Amino acid sequence: MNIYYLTLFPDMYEGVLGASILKRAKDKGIVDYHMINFRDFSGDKHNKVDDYPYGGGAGMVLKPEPVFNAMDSLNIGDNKRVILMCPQGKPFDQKLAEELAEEDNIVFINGHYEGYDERIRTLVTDEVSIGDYVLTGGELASMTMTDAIVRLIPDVLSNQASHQEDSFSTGMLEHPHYTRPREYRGMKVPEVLLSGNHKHIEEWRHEQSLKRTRERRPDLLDG
Ligand SMILES: C[S@@+](CC[C@H](N)C(=O)[O-])C[C@H]1O[C@@H](n2cnc3c(N)ncnc32)[C@H](O)[C@@H]1O
Repeated sequence: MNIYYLTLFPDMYEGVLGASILKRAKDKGIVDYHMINFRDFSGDKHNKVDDYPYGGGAGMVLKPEPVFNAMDSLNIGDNKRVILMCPQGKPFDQKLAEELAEEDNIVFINGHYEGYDERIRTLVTDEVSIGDYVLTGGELASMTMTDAIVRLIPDVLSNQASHQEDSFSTGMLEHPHYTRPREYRGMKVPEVLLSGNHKHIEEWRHEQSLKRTRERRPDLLDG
C-alpha cells in the first residue's frame, strides 16, 4: 500500500511513521509513506497557499491551486481513495479502517487554517472526521487513521489473531487481560484464567466482554 499525505507540515509525520508497527510495516515493504508539501505546488512566486475568505470573516482559507496541483503530481490513476480530513466528515471507525486496509493507494488531504476552499471537495472520495472536536490541522488525524489502518494489513502484526479480538473488531469491547504476578498488592488474577480449561476461559472472556460493552458502550449492542 502507498499512503500519500498532502500537508504543509511534513516533519510532523517523522516520529509517528518512523516508530513501532508503522515503521516495521515500511521496513517489511508492506507499506510506503510519501509526504507531499503542497507549498511546493502553490503556483505562486511567494509560495502562498492561503488567502482571505470571500465575504469576510475570521481566519485564512487554503487556496485550491496548491491542492489541485499536488494531486495532479501524484500520477497514480484512479486506483485510490482520497480522504479529506474534515471535522464535518463521517466519523472514523474500525469498519472504515478495515475497508481502507484493502486499498492500494490512500491519499490524505490535510487542511489547516480556518478551512479550505470548497472546490477542494471535488477531488475527494471520502470526508472523514476522527471525532467531534476541532484540531489545528489534519496531520494528527491522518496519522491516527494510518495507525488504525496499517495494523490491519496482513503480515504487519506478528500475531495476526490479536487484532481480530480487539475492541470493535468483534462488535464489542475486548475482555480484561492479566499477566504475572498472580497477586499484586492484594489484587488477584481471576481463578478461571489459571485453570487451564480453555472452554471456561473462552466463556469467561465472552461474558466479560459483554459486561464491559453493556457498562461502557451500550450503543454497540443496539440491534
Ligand atoms: C482548525 S480546523 C478547521 C475547522 C473548520 N473551521 C470547521 O469549523 O469545520 C483545520 C483543519 O484541521 C483538520 N481537522 C480538524 N479537526 C478535525 C477532526 N476532528 N477530524 C479530522 N480532521 C480535522 C481539517 O483538515 C481542518 O480543515
